[in-house]
Amino acid sequence: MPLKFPRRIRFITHSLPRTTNNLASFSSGSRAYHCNTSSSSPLLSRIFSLNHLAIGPHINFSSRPNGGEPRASRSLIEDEEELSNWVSDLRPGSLRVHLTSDDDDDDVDRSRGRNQGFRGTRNKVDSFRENLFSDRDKGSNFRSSQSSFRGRKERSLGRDREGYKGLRKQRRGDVLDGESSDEDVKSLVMGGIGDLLSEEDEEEDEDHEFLKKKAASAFGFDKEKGVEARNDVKSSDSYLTKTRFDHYPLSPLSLKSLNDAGYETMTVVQEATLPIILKGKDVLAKAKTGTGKTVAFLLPSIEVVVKSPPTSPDNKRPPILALVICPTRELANQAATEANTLLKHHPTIGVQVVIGGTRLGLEQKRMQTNPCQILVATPGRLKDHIENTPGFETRLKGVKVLVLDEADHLLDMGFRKDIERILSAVPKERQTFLFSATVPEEVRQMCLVALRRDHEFINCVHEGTGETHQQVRQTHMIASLDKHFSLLYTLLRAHIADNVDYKVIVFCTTAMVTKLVADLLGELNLNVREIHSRKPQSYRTRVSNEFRKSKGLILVTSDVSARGVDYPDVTLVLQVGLPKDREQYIHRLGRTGRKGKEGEGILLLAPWEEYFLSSLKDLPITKSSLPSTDPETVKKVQKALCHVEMRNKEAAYQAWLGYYNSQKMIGRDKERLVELANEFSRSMGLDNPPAIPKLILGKMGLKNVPGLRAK
Ligand SMILES: Nc1ncnc2c1ncn2[C@@H]1O[C@H](COP(=O)(O)OP(=O)(O)OP(=O)(O)O)[C@@H](O)[C@H]1O
Repeated sequence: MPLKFPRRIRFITHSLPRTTNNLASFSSGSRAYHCNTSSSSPLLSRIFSLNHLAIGPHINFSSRPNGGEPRASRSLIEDEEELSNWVSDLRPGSLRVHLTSDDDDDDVDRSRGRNQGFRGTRNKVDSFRENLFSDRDKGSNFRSSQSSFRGRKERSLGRDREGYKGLRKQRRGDVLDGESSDEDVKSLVMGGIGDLLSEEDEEEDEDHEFLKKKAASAFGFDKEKGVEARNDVKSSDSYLTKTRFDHYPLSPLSLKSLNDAGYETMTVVQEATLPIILKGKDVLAKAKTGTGKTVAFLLPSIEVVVKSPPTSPDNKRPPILALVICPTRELANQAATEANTLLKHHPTIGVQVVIGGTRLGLEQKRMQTNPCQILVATPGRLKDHIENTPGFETRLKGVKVLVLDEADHLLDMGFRKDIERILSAVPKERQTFLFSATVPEEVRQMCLVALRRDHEFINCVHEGTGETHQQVRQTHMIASLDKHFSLLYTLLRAHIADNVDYKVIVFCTTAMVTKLVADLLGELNLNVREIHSRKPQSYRTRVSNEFRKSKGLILVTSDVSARGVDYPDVTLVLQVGLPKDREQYIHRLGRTGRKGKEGEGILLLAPWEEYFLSSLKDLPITKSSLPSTDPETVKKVQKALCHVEMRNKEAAYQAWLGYYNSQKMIGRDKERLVELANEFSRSMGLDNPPAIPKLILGKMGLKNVPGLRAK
């Protein structure tokens, strides 16, 4: 099997490789290749798990342009169907590790002769690849089939790293086939590799010396001499670095604004990305929550605007030079606020926000009367403007910098089509940054369409430290549903008693469950606010601002507050019920422990949700015993539940059912799902589960399931 490596890979980290026992190993015979990626200094594990064969936190990889015909308008959703077909076509065992760059034929080839099975697969990958990705530079920027294949293979080989374990499988399952089990999907995707991985462990020690030498020579560095250490991405738990902003050639007015904001030295992600971005590179950056990603992308974007020639005041459609896309309205507002902080001493540069939930006409007017150079937007509303605001698309033709913030969430939220539309509206000649605390496979795919081929992946999440903060104590509790409300109340009361300046976020599974919990806690006389998608935007913004500034407050919220929202000094994040996935757990938890501060996270699950913990295995989360809830408390909670409006309970029941129905592990057994939903109904104090409109039951695929009441 030919094993080939791209030639232009740069080692940036200082931390490669320290130990040997984590190294990937090759073996002969049918077991082609193995990466054990579990801890601190994996070498090839890094290579294979990062998007571009990343070998350190920061890597540059270029591959030869492919002359294939681009299909600019192809949708990623259709592409996923194609991926599904492609995967279904694969017979287990047909997939073999093959890392190659087309121009690297003379590179490492340890196992020639074992690649026959792969050839056919590779052709499929080639054709899949050609179909999959639209071309940004018309013929010159079309990534090679190998990088696409690498992505899939990395997903498999690197799954122990970056927390891909359970989640990867789950996500693949969602994308590929609603009925497939996770294991089915894994075995399909991994083909022969999966089998090999499990067999390789005992050969690891024997092979790693060989492997290290191979890898060292293949990547052009000598382990004795060490690696080139250009950008030292330090452990992300040291929040600030010693590097001052004035170390870099930033405009004096930006430096003045930074100084006024109290930003003296850079955070880890800022230090790691700024020099690369200032060089004009596209960047994919992964950094833990609350570590200053917003400034990391805004500051260089502002510098691009500063360096652009001023627009004539006569220009009726002045260009938008920097476009920032955020998945939620809260995040967009927050990014614009941060931009204004950084623009304090740039009187000629303006920033505006366009977000859903506000009147399009008002935004149109505002943009017309006071055109800005920096626009922060949510994808849906931006697409609306592209399609409905005269001259807006012309203004977008001036975009020099495009930022996709919380890139994975943009995809999660079903914004693919909108993003595609946006990408087609901005110039191909631009700089693009993708920032996120988690970088799942979907983001890697998006990189292929949105970033230039030679972009750099800057990973500030140090190997072995996990994606969450060490200073945030994480625990989980398992209790039957009927105890959840009392437990929640008990936990909150205990936390309030221990923390005078408490500031708690309670995450619930859906908007209507959020409403129910907020109502209940309000009835229990706790100081509560709620934010979810059913609330008007003006209300959400007001509550968000209030919570940002407050202490002694509990925010009950759905996932609209899970990502990016910067509430300082949150003392506790309490997640009730199953988070949507591992990433969402991490992002929600990331609302506490920001800027290096301490924090606490509690995940409260029912026994049948316990399986979710396997996707958090690599995180420092421990089991906690249940606090005792005295009968008085239970009574009090039950009484409070009686005061919660019936229609809120009905809505919560229906939403609960919908949410868990969409959770593969739970939703696949409909009868069991309904049993659990009815348990939830009883936990709200209802003797009978609320009736649900037949139409909705039909849509949920729950018609005639015993235990449900239809109306
Ligand atoms: N260099 C700096 N020095 C001090 N504070 C900073 C610096 N850069 C950013 N901050 C502050 O750090 C906080 C967290 O920043 P930010 O919200 O950008 O984090 P994030 O990495 O985007 O988090 P998330 O992943 O949750 O979105 C903000 O209050 C921001 O103002």
